[in-house]
Amino acid sequence: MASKEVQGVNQEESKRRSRELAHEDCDNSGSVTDAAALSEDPSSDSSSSCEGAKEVPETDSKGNNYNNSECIEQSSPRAVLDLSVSGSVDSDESSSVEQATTDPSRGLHWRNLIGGLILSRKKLMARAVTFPPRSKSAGLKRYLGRMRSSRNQIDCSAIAPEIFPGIDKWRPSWRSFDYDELCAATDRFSSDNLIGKGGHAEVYRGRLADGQFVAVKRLTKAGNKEDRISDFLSELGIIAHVNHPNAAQLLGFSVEGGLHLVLQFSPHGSLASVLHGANGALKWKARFSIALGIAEGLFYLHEGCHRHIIHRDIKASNILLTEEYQPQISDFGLAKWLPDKCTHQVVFPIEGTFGYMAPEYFMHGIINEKTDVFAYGVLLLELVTGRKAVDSSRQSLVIWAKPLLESNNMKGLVDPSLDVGYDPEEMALTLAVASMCIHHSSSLRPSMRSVVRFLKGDRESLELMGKPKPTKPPMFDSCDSEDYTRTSYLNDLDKHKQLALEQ
Ligand SMILES: Nc1ncnc2c1ncn2[C@@H]1O[C@H](COP(=O)(O)OP(=O)(O)OP(=O)(O)O)[C@@H](O)[C@H]1O
Repeated sequence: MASKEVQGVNQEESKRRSRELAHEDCDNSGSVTDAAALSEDPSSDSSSSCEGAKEVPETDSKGNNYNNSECIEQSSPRAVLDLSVSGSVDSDESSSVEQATTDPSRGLHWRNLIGGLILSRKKLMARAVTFPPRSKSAGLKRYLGRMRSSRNQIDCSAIAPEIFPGIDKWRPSWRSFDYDELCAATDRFSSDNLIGKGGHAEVYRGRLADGQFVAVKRLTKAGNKEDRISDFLSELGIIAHVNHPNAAQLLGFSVEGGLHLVLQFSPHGSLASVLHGANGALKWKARFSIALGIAEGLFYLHEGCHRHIIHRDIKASNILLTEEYQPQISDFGLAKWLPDKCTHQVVFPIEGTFGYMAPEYFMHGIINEKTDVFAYGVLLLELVTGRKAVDSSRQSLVIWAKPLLESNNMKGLVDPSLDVGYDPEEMALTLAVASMCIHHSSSLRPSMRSVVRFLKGDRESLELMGKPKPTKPPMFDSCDSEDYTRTSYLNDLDKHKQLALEQ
């Protein structure tokens, strides 16, 4: 489950700001710059764009599909599973679900850019983001009832089409687990096997009868049972949908004796424990490869999988490492389906982790795929600097790094434990990409498609994007021209920090 360190950041205030922002958007809907062209691959329309351009199919060795034309507008998994409850489930109230709404009449605010960064003009209008009404035809109980219907082997194919409409022939690679099987695997959930404890779950190492190592994630979130069930089904629905080498792999689930996800075991644990743990510094080569792997995983979530997904809680402790130190994005507890015909959604409550949250999200609850891009930029800074996104004195890495990025001070940024053991070109490229990703204006952040290309050294794509030199982040060239200045951004961050501390 995703961390929910920042909840309900003054919701009334946030709603008011969102309304104001949306009105601003409306006023400016006709004033469109080439921000999208700058921040996106020029050969394609942004997924933030409402124009829904078709793209040329292109699939790489990891199965990343470069063609997003099949994307179907869908509600978030919570909405898909936001069903009225009746019968044996404890309460008759339907589960609470984050509402994602925008006003159809409002346009997206695009800020003007100056200087040589302007490439072309492009008209973009935000489209309505309407989520389907809640289904009254089925309930959480029905899902759980079916899940429980056979103690050992549940027919996953029976429930899957309702969770994943559109997938006709479903052959899940996961299965239901018997509770006794999980008890045997984890030595009755013994504390010796406890390998992780987040805000919402405990994770146990286990070994199945066939010798396979697994991680058993048991939901521990306190509070409303229906919310817990809804969260569980939401996470299950998303993670079962995902199939990529850089995303955690689901092996199954169990709804007996609690709510459990059974995942492939990651022997090195999370990137946070490896990067900030006591086991010595990660070499640059490994860090760069991890950066690329996470980018590929996010690109897949945003554009490659059948239904596109915003993760919403990208952070070092949610990146698992395989035996070969390949990163896998995990914890889909906050993830949402990404509808293809909208530029953004507004969600409440605002949930995430301080230090990784994009300004438009923590101030206004606005999310789109660029929310993940911002968090990815923070992760890049962590990989380069070896510092945590938020240090022990609650100092934000972004605030610390910005002046150094601005003055192009690579030496001041690079983790001292790396010494000179890094490729300066890769480092410069990584810093340049990090700078773009943490841009305060979401429309000026690159897509993950572009990030993958950058990190793979596609210089042509860098140039087409109007990027001057890898060592000179473009964000600061354009910053002063925007109404939302760096100073306001830092002020907002500061305010956000205060709010987070007050929780
Ligand atoms: N498949 C796995 N293999 C090994 N370790 C894992 C695995 N899954 C999770 N962990 C460990 O357990 C920790 C907590 O897992 P997870 O983030 O899924 O729980 P959570 O309660 O949702 O956390 P959060 O506080 O972010 O909401 C991870 O940071 C990681 O160290």
